[in-house]
Amino acid sequence: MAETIEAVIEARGVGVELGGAPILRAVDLTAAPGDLVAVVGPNGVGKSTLLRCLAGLQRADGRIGVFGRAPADEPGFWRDVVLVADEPSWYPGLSTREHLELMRAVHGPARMDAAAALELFELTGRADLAPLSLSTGQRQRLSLAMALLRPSRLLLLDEPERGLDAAFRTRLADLLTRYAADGGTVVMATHDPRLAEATGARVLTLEPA
Ligand SMILES: Nc1ncnc2c1ncn2[C@@H]1O[C@H](COP(=O)(O)OP(=O)(O)OP(=O)(O)O)[C@@H](O)[C@H]1O
Repeated sequence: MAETIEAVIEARGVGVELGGAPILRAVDLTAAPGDLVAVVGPNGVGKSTLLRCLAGLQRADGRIGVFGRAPADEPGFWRDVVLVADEPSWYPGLSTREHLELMRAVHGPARMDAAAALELFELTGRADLAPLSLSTGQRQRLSLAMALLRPSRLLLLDEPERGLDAAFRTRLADLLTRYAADGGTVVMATHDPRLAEATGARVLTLEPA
């Protein structure tokens, strides 16, 4: 008998109006374990809004299932799902290393320890600095490190390439490819066609509603 593959995301006919204007209209998206999806389109077309819908942060028309449930329907939702969108609020008084240790302490068994994450995201030499003392690209690396350190099954990334140099974009593509190869699912809004290409992501192009 054929193996049944659990849908991670099943979204049908997603529509959103904001301020009386249509933003998304009849958007469909399905994703299975191991899938990478790049959501592309011009500024303002609704890429971030779609990610917010998938995260249960924006109400939408249509049907959205994430792991077979309405997004954010139960407290356990965020055990499986990580959203990296705008820059997070940093904890005053905590260093870069301590932000990673905090993630580990809160989320339990992590994919890697803080030292490994610092190494992987090339922040070892900056570990004792406050995040606000880091450069823009270094802060984005810290956001991604905090996201990838946690155990999860779905990554929702809003322009993860933001602020990253070319070398680190390549590293990011490798990390995301590996995450998917391990059975994780990635949905990322991006303006970098090379990131979509390098990860072999399926492309979902949004058109103005
Ligand atoms: N609260 C709101 N009220 C009215 N319009 C809104 C509201 N929030 C967002 N919008 C509009 O929704 C549209 C979609 O925004 P969104 O951030 O999803 O676009 P995007 O595709 O991610 O853009 P970018 O590539 O610039 O990041 C924009 O035109 C934005 O102005």
